[in-house]
Amino acid sequence: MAQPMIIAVDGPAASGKGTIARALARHYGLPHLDTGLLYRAVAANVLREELDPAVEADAVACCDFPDSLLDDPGLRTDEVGKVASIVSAHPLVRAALLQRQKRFAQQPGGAILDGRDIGTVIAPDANAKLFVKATPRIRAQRRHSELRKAGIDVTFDRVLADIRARDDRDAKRTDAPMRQAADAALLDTSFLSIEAAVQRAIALVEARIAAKA
Ligand SMILES: Nc1ncnc2c1ncn2[C@@H]1O[C@H](COP(=O)(O)OP(=O)(O)OP(=O)(O)O)[C@@H](O)[C@H]1O
Ligand SMILES: Nc1ccn([C@@H]2O[C@H](COP(=O)(O)O)[C@@H](O)[C@H]2O)c(=O)n1
Repeated sequence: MAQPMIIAVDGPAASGKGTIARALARHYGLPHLDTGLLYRAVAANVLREELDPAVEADAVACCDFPDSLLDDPGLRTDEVGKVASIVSAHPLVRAALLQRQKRFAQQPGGAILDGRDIGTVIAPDANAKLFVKATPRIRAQRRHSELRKAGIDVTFDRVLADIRARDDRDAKRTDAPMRQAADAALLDTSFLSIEAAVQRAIALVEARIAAKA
């Protein structure tokens, strides 16, 4: 690769952005950070300490954690995801996690990050930006089957309601709301297989890089 490349991948819950970001990381040989895990780590600490996620000071007190916590499979539960979307609305929580993400994005060899505000706040100068979307029902079907496979008994309607509530919180918060950056390419995965979505993502990244060369 001629130059270090930063790729920003944003989108709502279960749109497939993590799957695509991991595949792009493999394809380009770049390190990848799932930034949702940072907010999930704060949420897990809040839950463990029995604090109130809606209270900014409680959430801020939980922002100091080692990178090793990000490997904890306990961060991936739906309950932690829900609390993550509450703590992530606090400006002081976002500020506490900002430099960690910017450092990752700016490492010398390049990087891929996925989240909600990568193209808008964390890496506004990224070489390529994708905003990955899918309809709420399709995202809920994906998440439902993922949870069922993991042995978690939850109804489709519950999963759909959680997805809609999370979208609403993430898009309506005042600080760094989830939105497509003006220069991001839109990738709708609703009717694409994983393989087709990844191929499309690679084509979009290549087109962005060629356009900027
Ligand atoms: N194009 C696709 N077709 C079918 N299933 C998909 C597709 N993309 C991803 N999935 C599946 O949907 C689920 C959610 O995907 P993924 O974890 O990549 O989403 P995400 O946007 O990163 O979610 P979150 O923000 O909640 O972490 C996974 O089980 C994944 O295998
Ligand atoms: N850049 C980001 C990434 C995530 N969040 C918040 O964390 C929640 C969990 O994220 P997942 O990607 O693991 O689902 C998410 O709902 C957001 O509230 C964020 O604000 N910014």
